[in-house]
Amino acid sequence: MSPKLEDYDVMGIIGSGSFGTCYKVRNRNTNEYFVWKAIDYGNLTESRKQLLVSEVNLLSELNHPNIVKYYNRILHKETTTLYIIMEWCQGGDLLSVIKHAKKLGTWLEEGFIWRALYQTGRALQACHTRLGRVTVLHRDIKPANIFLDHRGNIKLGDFGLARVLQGDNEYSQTIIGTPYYMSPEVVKGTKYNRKSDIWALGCLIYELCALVQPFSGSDIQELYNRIPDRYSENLVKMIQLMLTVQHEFRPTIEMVLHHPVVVTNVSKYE
Ligand SMILES: CN(C)CCCNS(=O)(=O)c1cccc(Nc2nc(OCC3CCCCC3)c3[nH]cnc3n2)c1
Repeated sequence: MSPKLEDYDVMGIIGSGSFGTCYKVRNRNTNEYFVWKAIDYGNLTESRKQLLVSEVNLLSELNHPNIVKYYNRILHKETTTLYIIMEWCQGGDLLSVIKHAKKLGTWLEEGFIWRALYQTGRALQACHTRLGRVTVLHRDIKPANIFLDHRGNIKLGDFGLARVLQGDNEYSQTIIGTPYYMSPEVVKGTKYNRKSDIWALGCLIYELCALVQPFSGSDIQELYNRIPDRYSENLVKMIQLMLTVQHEFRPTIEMVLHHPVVVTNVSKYE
């Protein structure tokens, strides 16, 4: 049975992005909280509408404990608005977590960072594992797109820029917008690939340690000096591994998740 707008109370606006506006809503029957991502498709070309449909279908196929759950959609033709109903992540986004730590002058716990590495990695593994006929590259891994549920588990969200790769069509090579963590190969114009997501994962984990972006204009030598000594050599080693400049030598997500250092530390902090 398809949901209707009147089944929900709008509790407030969480924020807005390139897609449109994100609302926190409550289902009137169950009192459960969700988010609506409201997308105005009024000005989209037919091909863009098709792409939107395929992206929403992609979302509905991705079912993983570390990926924000898609529940349903409401097409409101009167206002040419598509409402995507998704799981509400009570813990907010990682960008807010980083900003909060900086504001308090504190560092994030090493255990939290290992869990973030592992759980974000598991979400990427689900995307990179061929889902039927398509392989999904996230393309936009950044703290603002990664959320926490009520238990502090990672939820990879906002596949707004995710591209469905069915073979190498010209579309899949279009980088719309600048990825937050641009890998060396993408900077050189090489096609975005699975290893580019690994680079982005390395940048994310670096930023959780240093509370600053890895390549924010400073010189490469300075890079690892800015990771506080409080973090273990093993964690720094994993970051360096994911930030391997040559993507041919950069580990796959399987290699990261099965690396003995990751396996040991994730179980240590579980
Ligand atoms: C514990 N406190 C410190 C933090 C409280 C924090 N609560 S909060 O203020 O409602 C809050 C804050 C930010 C996120 C969320 N949860 C959330 N946000 C999404 O997208 C945000 C959107 C992404 C694109 C750009 C515009 C914003 C989601 N998408 C699917 N599920 C989602 N869940 C909740």
